[in-house]
Amino acid sequence: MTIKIIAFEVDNTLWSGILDERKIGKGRNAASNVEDNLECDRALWYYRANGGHDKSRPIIDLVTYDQVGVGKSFTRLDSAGCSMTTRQPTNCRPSVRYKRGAKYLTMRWCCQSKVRVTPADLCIDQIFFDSNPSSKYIREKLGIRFELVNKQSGVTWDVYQRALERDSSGTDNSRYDTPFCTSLSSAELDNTDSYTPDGQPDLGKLLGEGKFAKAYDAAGDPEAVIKVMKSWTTELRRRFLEIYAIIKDGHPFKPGNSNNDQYLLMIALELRNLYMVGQLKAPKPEDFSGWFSMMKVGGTPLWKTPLYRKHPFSVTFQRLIKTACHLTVDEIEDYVKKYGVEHRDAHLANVHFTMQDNQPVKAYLLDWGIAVRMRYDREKYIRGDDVLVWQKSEAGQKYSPEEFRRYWITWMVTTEYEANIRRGSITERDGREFLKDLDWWFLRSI
Ligand SMILES: Nc1ncnc2c1ncn2[C@@H]1O[C@H](COP(=O)(O)OP(=O)(O)OP(=O)(O)O)[C@@H](O)[C@H]1O
Repeated sequence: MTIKIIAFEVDNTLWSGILDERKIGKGRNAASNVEDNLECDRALWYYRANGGHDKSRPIIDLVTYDQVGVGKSFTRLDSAGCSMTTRQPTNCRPSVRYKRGAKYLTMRWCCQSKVRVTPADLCIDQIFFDSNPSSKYIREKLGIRFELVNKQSGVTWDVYQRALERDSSGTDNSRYDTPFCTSLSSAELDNTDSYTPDGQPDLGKLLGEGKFAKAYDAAGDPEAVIKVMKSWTTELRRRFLEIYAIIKDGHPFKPGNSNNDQYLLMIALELRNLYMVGQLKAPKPEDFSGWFSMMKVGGTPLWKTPLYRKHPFSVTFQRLIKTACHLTVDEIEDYVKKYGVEHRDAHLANVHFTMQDNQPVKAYLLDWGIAVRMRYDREKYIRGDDVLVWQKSEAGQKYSPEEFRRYWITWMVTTEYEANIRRGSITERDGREFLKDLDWWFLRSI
């Protein structure tokens, strides 16, 4: 969709501060009547900008079709069509043609007055720049894309270009790249504290980072964690949406050797899985633009608890790990039964625990990037045919509950002891010898 109208609030957005009708009449060029200085779009003639070739020109001169509302109206610049008239100074009402008998939306637009417009009369393909967060609801009411501008910096060339570039691919990107105004529920939209002026989520403390993403606390929401992909670009979106649509519908997607497809499938799986288990907060996967927020999982990582520091062959360490593994399998099973998703990366760094008397009593699974569809038919756990990236998918495998538990306990204990071998806490030989017989680990009782 090509953007046809670019609309700006002026106060604190195009210029700093608020145009004060009672003061603008002062100064060398002021007319004796204050009102004369304010006629229509005069302020925009006084306000000059570099119009190319180092020539300063009135900013309004740079606009092809302008529609300027003063004081109690709104300002629209750079209009390339719609029902706008050219160079016709207006106040609020004539600025949008409206029909008798149509249902009107009444809204406060930029300034104090109520302006009545109909969605039909406004072209949907518009961007509106404003530093006032409360204007964000125009997105909901009119489908107009809203770009919240930082009051301190105003609309810089960068902010302007970035907003327009997001739409230059010819697709309806306007729905996707502005998480602030497009992807969130009304309640989230109201919580403007969580988002920075340019529409990105407001990040809190860095929790950790992997090869592809960084995880942060959400500054405005103690119950959310935000993951920001390190190498996301807008150009990837079209392909991402294709891949997401496939796996969302329950079909496997095979990424082959394409690095891009592998990367996108990894993201798509994480979003789909989080969505399935009800932990995705924003955006809707279809609106993904390089970040997402998810529910913050409670509990403590096991490595932060005192007993974890014991030697890997000590009884206290093994009891701790065994309890943790069984609690984790409980969770994996629970998610399969409730949501039809099997977490397939449940090593102990991806699980938090509630602790009691130094022992874990409840597990919480993190990191749903490696997880596949699975169902339980009351006899067997049956793995779906999702394709995993960089890992065997083992599609169609069936397990009785006992086999399933053994499968996971074996995987977890092996992963944990291999990590201890890598860390040098135990020797390779001792570790391998130890992993030959895991019978004690399968029995839940200590
Ligand atoms: N939903 C969550 N709730 C609480 N903490 C989380 C959540 N997601 C991630 N974290 C924390 O952020 C850290 C980094 O998470 P993330 O999943 O991005 O990285 P990773 O697992 O280290 O790397 P990779 O993405 O390569 O698996 C985790 O170790 C965990 O402590």
